[in-house]
Amino acid sequence: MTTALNSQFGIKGQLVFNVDASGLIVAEIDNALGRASLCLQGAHLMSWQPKSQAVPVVWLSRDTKPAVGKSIRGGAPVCWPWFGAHASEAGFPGHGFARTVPWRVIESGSEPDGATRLTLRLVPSDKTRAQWLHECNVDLTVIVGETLRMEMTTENTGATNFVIGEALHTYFQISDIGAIRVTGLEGTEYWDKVGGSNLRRQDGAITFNSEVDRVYINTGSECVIHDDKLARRIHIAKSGSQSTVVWTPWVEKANKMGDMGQPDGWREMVCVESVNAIENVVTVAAGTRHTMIVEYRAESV
Ligand SMILES: O=P(O)(O)OC[C@H]1O[C@@H](O)[C@H](O)[C@@H](O)[C@@H]1O
Repeated sequence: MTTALNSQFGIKGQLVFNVDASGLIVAEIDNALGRASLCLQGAHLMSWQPKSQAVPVVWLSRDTKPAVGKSIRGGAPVCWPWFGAHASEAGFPGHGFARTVPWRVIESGSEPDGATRLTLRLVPSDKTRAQWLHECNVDLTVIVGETLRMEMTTENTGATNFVIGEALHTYFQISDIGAIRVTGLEGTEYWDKVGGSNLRRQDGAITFNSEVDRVYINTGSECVIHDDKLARRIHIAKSGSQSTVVWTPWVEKANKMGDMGQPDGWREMVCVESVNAIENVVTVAAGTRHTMIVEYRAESV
């Protein structure tokens, strides 16, 4: 199953494709700068740890059970072509279908600094066409090194414009949700999804002592997760993304979800998602492309 993939796209000493216990294909990247794994289903980055860090930067739930057609809990789910609930079709999956369908490898290579590059393309099927009629290519390039860079491009190959919502819904590994703070969104507006949907303004850094589920709008600048207990800061830089979602389920919701890692895995993660949603959805005109880029960097302090 992986022989052809490995001979065409494998890179000796850097990139190998394996089949996991659930039958899904996972790209394992390990180079002089960092380590990562990426499931071909959903183009789902599952882990990333730069060699300079003793603790992973991307969080993966210890209770997630990868399965065909099911989203993985943790890592960096790709939400596309809508974010959250579909605007009109209640039966369509939350956060779109991209994270649960097959993607195929179209390119791999080494960067001059020793980082490893891998590009996947979403595979259209009857299932995707039933939810999305537009002709397009959706590509995700992941560059794994001392930093992690992800580039998601939507190319409209059809004759009519379309509108997308999207996210790189990354879960970051932290010491404890009660001990961190997130900066970079001070003074911006957000739709607060907890207790109704209200527009509020962020006052100072974000700290956490209950469920937080917010869509910060018109926010393109860098965010930083300050984690004094792990003595590190995680920098989240981006382009082509105008919304930022900050999410922690907190105890009650985490227990209901059932896949957050018992007993308290939810305390060791926070999502700072690079998004285009609500008023920041993107029109991709016929014959054009739109790219969202994120770059993560861990700084020891
Ligand atoms: O359980 P899912 O579909 O992966 O979503 C997880 C969370 O994703 C966040 O982006 C949403 O803002 C939350 O409302 C949601 O609960």
